[in-house]
Amino acid sequence: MTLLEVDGIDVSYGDLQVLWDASMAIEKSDSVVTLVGPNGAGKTTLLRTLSGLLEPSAGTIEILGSDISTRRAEEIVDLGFVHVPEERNLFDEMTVAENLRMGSYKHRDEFEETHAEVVEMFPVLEERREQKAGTLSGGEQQMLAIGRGLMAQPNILALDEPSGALAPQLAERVFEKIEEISTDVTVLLVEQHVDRALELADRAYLLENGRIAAEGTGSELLQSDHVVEAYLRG
Ligand SMILES: Nc1ncnc2c1ncn2[C@@H]1O[C@H](COP(=O)(O)OP(=O)(O)OP(=O)(O)O)[C@@H](O)[C@H]1O
Repeated sequence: MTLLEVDGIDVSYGDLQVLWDASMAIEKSDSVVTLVGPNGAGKTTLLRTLSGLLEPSAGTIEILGSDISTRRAEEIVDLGFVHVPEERNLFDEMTVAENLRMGSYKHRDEFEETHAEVVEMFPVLEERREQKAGTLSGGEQQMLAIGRGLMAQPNILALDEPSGALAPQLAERVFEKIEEISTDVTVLLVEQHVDRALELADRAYLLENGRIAAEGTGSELLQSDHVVEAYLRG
């Protein structure tokens, strides 16, 4: 079953076109789909478009067979696409527990069950449940942002640079958690750590200058001369 299908989208900010004829697909059988590429390639723009925050000027996007190119962000969450942005967007003045509750606003009746699963995966969120989100460490905030995303019971959890700004050891813990999450939920992972992200990926896309420059399995891209030359050497 195809969870997400993007076909030939163009996306612009005013007169500045950022994505050109971009296509990608995510199947239910995929655990991790990775989107890599250099700074400014358009990765975040693609995620924002999938989330309904930007509208493509050409092409189509379908989630579970339903065209979402003109849908509102809220409707896209209802279809199961949940985006954890790079800036995390936590409610800093609210506690960890309150932030998690906000994540489950559509599924209140299943709150207890989902909450139990999320804190089992991230025990620190239970230990810190009464602490204000703004006072957590960077790594803890990232766990909370991911945990809050999971509270919405996604089919696809899109994570934008989850290891960004974290020390290497913490970044590695985040990758381990992503691997764990991906046994239940398909993860769309945007990452600067190209080697680690491709290792995790069933399917991967390389975005360069707003165009899909390569696609394949994670191991195919890891072995591609172009990827090795441009992103993995040195
Ligand atoms: N709100 C905006 N208005 C105008 N231009 C924008 C806006 N947001 C992003 N851009 C431009 O769009 C291009 C793609 O940016 P985007 O953030 O999607 O890239 P990225 O691949 O996610 O980069 P990074 O890895 O640095 O986060 C860049 O040239 C950027 O300057």
